[in-house]
Amino acid sequence: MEHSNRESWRALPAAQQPDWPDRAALRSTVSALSAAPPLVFARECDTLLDRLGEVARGEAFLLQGGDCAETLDSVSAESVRNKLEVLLQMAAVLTYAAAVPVVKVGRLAGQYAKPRSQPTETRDGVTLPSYRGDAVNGLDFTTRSRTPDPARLQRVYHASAATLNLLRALTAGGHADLDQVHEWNRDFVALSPACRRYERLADEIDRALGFIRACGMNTSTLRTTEVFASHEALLLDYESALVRTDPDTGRRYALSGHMLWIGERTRQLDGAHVAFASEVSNPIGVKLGPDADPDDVRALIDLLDPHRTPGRLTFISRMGRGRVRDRLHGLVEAVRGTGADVVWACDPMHGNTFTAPSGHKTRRFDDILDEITGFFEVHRALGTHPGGVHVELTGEDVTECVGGGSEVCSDHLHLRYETACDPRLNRGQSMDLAFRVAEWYSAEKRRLTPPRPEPATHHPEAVPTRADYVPSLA
Ligand SMILES: O=C[C@H](O)[C@H](O)COP(=O)(O)O
Ligand SMILES: C=C(OP(=O)(O)O)C(=O)O
Ligand SMILES: [Mn+2]
Repeated sequence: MEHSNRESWRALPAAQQPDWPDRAALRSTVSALSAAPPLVFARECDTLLDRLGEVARGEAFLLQGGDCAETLDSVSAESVRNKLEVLLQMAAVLTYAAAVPVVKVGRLAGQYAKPRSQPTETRDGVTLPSYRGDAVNGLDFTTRSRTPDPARLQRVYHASAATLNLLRALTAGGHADLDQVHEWNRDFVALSPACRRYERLADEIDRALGFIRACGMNTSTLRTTEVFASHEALLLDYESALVRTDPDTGRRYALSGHMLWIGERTRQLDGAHVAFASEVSNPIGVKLGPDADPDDVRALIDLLDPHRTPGRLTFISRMGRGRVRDRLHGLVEAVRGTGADVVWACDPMHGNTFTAPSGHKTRRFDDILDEITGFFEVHRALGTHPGGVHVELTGEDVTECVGGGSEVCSDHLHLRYETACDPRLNRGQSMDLAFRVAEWYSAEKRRLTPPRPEPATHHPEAVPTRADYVPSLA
């Protein structure tokens, strides 16, 4: 990207920024972060850009997932490992089903800031600022906890560094070994109430791995993998403090994560978030809700991907199951007309949230699946690539979304409702989702494969007789 208007975003309105009471403390935190080492490396962002270019061209599939809101207290070896494992398990199933590489991008190591529908929350007549993520304030409903505190930005930086460090160690150190990941998948299938349904696919993967080994192929490349980090670029003070110029190329990168996205509430064309993203070279995502129109997407492409770099832009559609079939079609058509090679991803979570009678924010597994199905149908009708999925999930057995193979119902929500913001798929529901998407691919393959001609069978009456080739005398 060209950055002639470096930092032009500072003059533009920025939605959803916290009201930091202590501006001097904010300035000192920002200046400390500006001097700190970056969290990721520019070349890694370029690698992800290449991978997303493959997704945009239909040669790979994107799996982006993780918490709605990471919390500082939940950064433990176990929780990071569990999240990584569920992403790897889903990716193994999806790689086999889609028969293309799966690009794995976590919503992690930086997903600490939340846009909110309401600036304040009232409980029992007491009104306090809404929780905006651990980067800003605390979830506890007290004045002290809900007051935005800039010192949290530094804690987020260190927590993200620790998460990335572990992620890199696990992915490079053998924890991503495909045979092992497949064993975890076999365990999931064995224990799943939908065991019979998923067994056939798991057996097919078994045979494929057996074939690779039998051919004596070197499976060492299957022991390590790439997992990238992404988060919503919401807090521009934090993000801009971690922008660095790459000494080799002179290009600027937001080095708080590999990929950043702009949320549905901050994608104003004349707003600071879009301008900020236009000034850095990372792969950029933009959420598109049901009100996005073709002019919006064309303008976003001109602002964020003026050079039409494949994979630079990922449009993350989050329409809701009832509207995806109707709203997405026109947007995909509009993008096609621009010549941009964007990634289309489906976020089936944010358009399907509702409040259960118990007061918990939740989502139904079947609605999530239906939105993904609608997303695939739209792309099938247009002949475009349904590039991937973007989901809120966790590796823990929480009870936040209802449905799925183990049938979490609304009466169970209180049992392990642990999210700080939106309801996540638990480990089993995430795997259910991967297997169900895989089933969609299998059905699609059957649909597209013309039936083979029946093998010739021997019918005595069909055997030509002399009369068939001796011209009739008649
Ligand atoms: O991802 C998060 C939520 O969807 C977003 O913060 C809005 O949530 P709210 O409507 O509870 O504020
Ligand atoms: C806030 C989020 O999504 P959206 O911007 O699509 O509402 C999110 O991804 O957590
Ligand atoms: Mn969310």
